[in-house]
Amino acid sequence: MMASLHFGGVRIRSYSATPRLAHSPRVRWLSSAVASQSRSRSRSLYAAVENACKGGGLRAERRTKRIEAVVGEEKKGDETASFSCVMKFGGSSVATAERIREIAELVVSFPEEKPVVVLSAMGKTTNNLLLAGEKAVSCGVSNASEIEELSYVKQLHLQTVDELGVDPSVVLGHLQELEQLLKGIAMMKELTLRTRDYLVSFGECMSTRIVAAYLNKIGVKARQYDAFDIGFITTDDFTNAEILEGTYPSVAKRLNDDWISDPAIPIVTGFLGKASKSCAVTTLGRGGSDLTATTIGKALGLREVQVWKDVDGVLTCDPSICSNAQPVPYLTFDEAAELAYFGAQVLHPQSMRPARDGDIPVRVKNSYNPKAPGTIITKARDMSKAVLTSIVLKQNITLLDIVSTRMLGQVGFLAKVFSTFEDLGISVDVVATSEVSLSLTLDPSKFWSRELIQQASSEIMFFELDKMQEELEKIAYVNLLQKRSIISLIGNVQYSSLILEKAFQVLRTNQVNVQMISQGASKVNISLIVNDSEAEICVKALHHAFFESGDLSESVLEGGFGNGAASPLPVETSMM
Ligand SMILES: Nc1ncnc2c1ncn2[C@@H]1O[C@H](COP(=O)(O)OP(=O)(O)O)[C@@H](O)[C@H]1O
Ligand SMILES: N[C@@H](CC(=O)OP(=O)(O)O)C(=O)O
Repeated sequence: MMASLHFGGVRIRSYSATPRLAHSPRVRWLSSAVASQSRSRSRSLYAAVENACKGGGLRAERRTKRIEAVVGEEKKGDETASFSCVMKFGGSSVATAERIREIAELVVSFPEEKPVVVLSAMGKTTNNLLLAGEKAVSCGVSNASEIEELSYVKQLHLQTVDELGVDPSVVLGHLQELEQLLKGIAMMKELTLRTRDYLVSFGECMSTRIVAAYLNKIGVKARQYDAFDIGFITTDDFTNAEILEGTYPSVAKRLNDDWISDPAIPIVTGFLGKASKSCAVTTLGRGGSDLTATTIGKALGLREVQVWKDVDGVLTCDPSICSNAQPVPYLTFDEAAELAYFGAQVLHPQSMRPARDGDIPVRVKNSYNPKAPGTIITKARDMSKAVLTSIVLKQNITLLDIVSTRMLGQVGFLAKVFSTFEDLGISVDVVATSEVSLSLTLDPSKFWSRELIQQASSEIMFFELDKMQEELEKIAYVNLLQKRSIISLIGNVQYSSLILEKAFQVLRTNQVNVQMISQGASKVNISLIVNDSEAEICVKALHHAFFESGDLSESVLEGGFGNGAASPLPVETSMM
């Protein structure tokens, strides 16, 4: 039986192949990839079509006779790679061999796509590498090889290559080097931020090599890339590096040129970069693979960036706090950025910036449930009926009350306070001012990379807070309040009266006093500060009131609750 396929004027004939095989997602995808190539470049893809059919069960000795790809019509002059989208898979999506098989199937099941794939480290590898590094500092060189987390990482990667049937050599070199590195840390008895970044980079370097090898094994031509080798240039701020502008043209050139000379799906390490000054490996902050994905999206001017997670999109609340959290179908870049910045783990805080700059839609999808529509994040959406989009909780923050030692109207007071933060490199989240006093919350992401190592982190944090307090006390009375939470109500601030009325009703019912409120600068966020001990109860109650009770029906909105689009004046920030 003969089946033939047509893609963009290109005919792919599969002599004797069964229609089931000819129409399998893998063969269809490869066929479409052939369609975009000139005759000379179609050869390697043709080989991949062959392999895919082989994987589909055809007998080896007959396969070359059975399948023939005929490029009937070349796309003349089309020398650009024209990738269509980025598909980013997070740690949970590549946690096991089984999950890798599933995402490989996802990659090939969109025949019309020509994706760039971005991957995080497998499962909890990054956490394990960080813990292994911390243990290495004090365990002694002779014990470094026995660190439990190292054994876990080794076993996970070796078992995965074994189960996928790929050559273990794709990770063996990295695993040996990782052990050497831990011995080096043990010998030096110190783990600098620079070494820490190098240490965690092994996670992404290994996951991408495994997935690329597996795709090649099943007949889908793929090429592994370390982001630090293809132009991801960053600042030298280890553990939280920023991507520099030069990254965009370099990455685009490298990926396009490689595709043109030898087409293969790029499999790129998320999270990693190369420091512009020291040339060492950097990381983009925890969860930084989302940022890698949107950076590539902007660099290549793609149609869409897909971030595949383990949830049905961005939800109305962290599902570990509210089990009834629902997917949010549409978000703007501003809403998503605010939500991520104020603590929703689902997206990296900086990841919306390249997407917004390049106007590239970001789709958040569930790799465990690909049929779910997910969340689509774009520049604008219809906000007329949108009240509250999501509730976000950021815990364990520090609240500072700063009162000027000189009474009333001291010129330059705010400037002095903020220059102290600048000098100490501390960033601030929420601010509220009166004439002589200032309340603000400090950004815990500054201490983020240390969160795993509780003991060490609290020591470093207290040291830094002490230094800051000492400086501020030169000009002000300072009251440092710890164990506070920011509850961020992300939504349409045009309905701020409605949101606040409802929120305060809920908080009063739960006998919670809000210690600070801020709204104004952001048009999508109202922040409330409460005690850590009350925060989860508040979030649950707010979620129930806004999303589960059905009270905020459209008829309420039509009753004229909006603050009026004609006068979007910032509501003054106030202390309570
Ligand atoms: N508002 C929210 N919407 C969706 N997920 C959230 C939200 N807040 C917290 N999360 C958590 O974020 C997780 C997904 O983010 P992350 O672990 O970074 O994914 P990945 O590693 O797959 O990229 C979810 O499993 C969920 O527990
Ligand atoms: N592996 C890194 C980077 C990352 O983006 O991971 P994930 O996509 O699993 O959140 C981390 O754990 O921070």
